Amino acid sequence: MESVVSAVHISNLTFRYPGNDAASFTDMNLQVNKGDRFGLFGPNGAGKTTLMNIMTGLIKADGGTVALNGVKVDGHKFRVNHMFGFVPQDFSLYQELSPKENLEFFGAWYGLDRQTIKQRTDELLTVMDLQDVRNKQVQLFSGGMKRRVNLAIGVIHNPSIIFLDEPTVGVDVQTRHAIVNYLLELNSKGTTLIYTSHQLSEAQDLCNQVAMMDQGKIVAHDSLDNLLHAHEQEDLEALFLNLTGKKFRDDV
Ligand SMILES: Nc1ncnc2c1ncn2[C@@H]1O[C@H](COP(=O)(O)OP(=O)(O)OP(=O)(O)O)[C@@H](O)[C@H]1O
Repeated sequence: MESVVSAVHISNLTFRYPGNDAASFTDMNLQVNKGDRFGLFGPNGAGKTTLMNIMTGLIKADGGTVALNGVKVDGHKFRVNHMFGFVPQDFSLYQELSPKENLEFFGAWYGLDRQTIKQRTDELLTVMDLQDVRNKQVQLFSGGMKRRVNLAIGVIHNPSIIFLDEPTVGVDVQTRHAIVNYLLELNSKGTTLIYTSHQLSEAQDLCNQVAMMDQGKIVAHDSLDNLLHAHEQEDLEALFLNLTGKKFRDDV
């Protein structure tokens, strides 16, 4: 029988920041199927960004393996990079360039040919409603406009997996709707979404698979429906509190 390759397959992952045990990972295992809308949730400091950074090869794990579409992240960075898009929490764009110039730059960085860069830039400027400001410097933009440029850059090369670390933080309702609807549209065409956020009502609209993380451990992972049912909770926010408690995570 043919085995099904996962979009993300993490085996026995071990990681610790030197001098900081707060979110160390020990023998972590996680699988995300192709086509899933996967959400990773947990209190501040749980390790969500760290795990995203390990999955995308930005941070090297101490042990274990991470594979994207069956290709190990370690040692295959170039090949893997083209397979996934990353929309980081901190803007990953050139503020002094325009959205058009940013998209052209990152398109070239991904090795797209000139015709494809032109076509994708035009498409994404339209989808993100940035055509009118295509030639203005990004540093003049509102937070919501910068988020849309950040997202467009992350998907310029049509990746099959997109990592999104709080992609809507600080945006207005209009931008949130536009971003969520665009992500749902990409997913309906087969793109796997790996997403994290503290916006749990938005997450509930977006995600079908949920992993709850606390202090470096995945404390639950299943479909959203199964988790709500199993823990007898009404929504993702109630489930979050049920699984992670109400205590602040203020240890430094
Ligand atoms: N470069 C670093 N060096 C040492 N410790 C770090 C580093 N980056 C993060 N940490 C620590 O690792 C833990 C996990 O941080 P991380 O940013 O992954 O959590 P998070 O779940 O994404 O939190 P948030 O919801 O606040 O974004 C925290 O205790 C944080 O202080």
